[in-house]
Amino acid sequence: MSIILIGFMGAGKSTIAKRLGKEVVDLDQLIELRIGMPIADFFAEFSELEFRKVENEIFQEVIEKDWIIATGGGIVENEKNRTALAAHSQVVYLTSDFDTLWQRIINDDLTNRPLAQDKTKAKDLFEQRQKYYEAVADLVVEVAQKSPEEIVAEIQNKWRNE
Ligand SMILES: Nc1ncnc2c1ncn2[C@@H]1O[C@H](COP(=O)(O)OP(=O)(O)OP(=O)(O)O)[C@@H](O)[C@H]1O
Ligand SMILES: O=C(O)C1=C[C@@H](O)[C@@H](O)[C@H](O)C1
Ligand SMILES: [Mg+2]
Repeated sequence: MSIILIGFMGAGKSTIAKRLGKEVVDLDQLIELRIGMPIADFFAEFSELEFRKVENEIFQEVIEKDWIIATGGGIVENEKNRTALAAHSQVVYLTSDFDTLWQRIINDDLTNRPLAQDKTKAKDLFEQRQKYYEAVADLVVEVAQKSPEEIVAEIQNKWRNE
């Protein structure tokens, strides 16, 4: 069964997924391939609502496969995605305090994350989403102050012992 990584922007979903296994899909990358443009451009041209529809379609496709899935930070915005995540039994929530995530986000290329253009708005989103991430998670991993190797080991340890 696939392992699905969820969590806010900057939590390390893409980074950790790549280290967890060979068959990895990064939902944001797959979406960009399908829409033929950067996600930020799609937001500007078509709206967030249209993005959420595409994200849901592609997520439903990949959840059927036995892959490691790095989701986008907003996967829990869509109720259908929340239902699918709740029904799945290997969902890992990478969690952290907001300031650590914000520091990582601003160290990256800011133009890649349309919903991280303003710190106050991003913090509001972060707070609104906590309950959704927590509700669907089978494993919660605190990621601040940990190396990717430590996080990967924690996840592998959990599924190995079951
Ligand atoms: N454990 C970690 N310690 C330090 N830096 C990290 C760690 N994990 C990821 N990073 C760095 O934080 C940044 C964000 O990581 P990443 O892109 O993997 O996050 P994400 O959860 O996939 O974000 P998004 O939801 O926007 O796709 C990257 O620059 C990455 O190198
Ligand atoms: O947190 C979000 O809503 C998003 C996070 C990114 O991974 C992308 O999926 C997109 O920029 C939206
Ligand atoms: Mg990512």
